Amino acid sequence: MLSVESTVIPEVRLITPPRFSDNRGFFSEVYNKQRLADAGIVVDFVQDNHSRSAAAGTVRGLHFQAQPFAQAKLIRVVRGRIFDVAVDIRRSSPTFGKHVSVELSAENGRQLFVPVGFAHGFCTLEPDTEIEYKVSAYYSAPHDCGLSWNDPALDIAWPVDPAQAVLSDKDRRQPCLAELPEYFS
Ligand SMILES: Cc1cn([C@H]2C[C@H](O)[C@@H](COP(=O)(O)OP(=O)(O)O[C@H]3O[C@@H](C)C(=O)[C@@H](O)[C@H]3O)O2)c(=O)[nH]c1=O
Repeated sequence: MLSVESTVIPEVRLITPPRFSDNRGFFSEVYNKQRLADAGIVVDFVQDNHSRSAAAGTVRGLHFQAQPFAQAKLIRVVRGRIFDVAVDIRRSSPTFGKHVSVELSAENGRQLFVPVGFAHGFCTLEPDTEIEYKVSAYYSAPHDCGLSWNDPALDIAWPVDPAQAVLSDKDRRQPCLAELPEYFS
């Protein structure tokens, strides 16, 4: 049975597809549109992304796309482990500025569903970590936006020393929550 659990922010869901193990290894349906719809997740995914991070302690995020290219995301790890984070940036949400963090790994097979209106990011917990994720809108560079990963106001317990974290130049200069325009009401 597909397991779909709510998190501390109910719209962010933790999904664990069943694995069928035998003498060869396992088989798993990692995405089944109908089963997700049965669990209330009705999303038209249009693009699959794959990223590899060489070092443990690599941080990507926090990212989101502005409308009309806002994306829901379904994230999973195919190699290694990540500390995965979704921050609510919907201004009128009772959980605005709050976040969910979970460990996703190739071993635990868990997936995080991140709806539109959230900034997403992760920190790799092992070298050579690869993630694959589905998104519900096409990439649009002009709509690509970010939030500072280590803004103290977010109070995220990142499992990396900020001085050691491997980041893109872009992610070193993202705005903090207080500076963020209202992208999502
Ligand atoms: C995200 C993305 C990037 N790119 C290009 C732009 C750039 O040249 C290169 C690397 O882009 P970035 O540095 O933004 O890659 P990255 O930091 O891995 O961005 C990703 O981070 C995680 C946390 C997310 O949630 C994703 O939605 C996405 O924003 O890839 C695409 O062509 N299509 C895409 O969908």
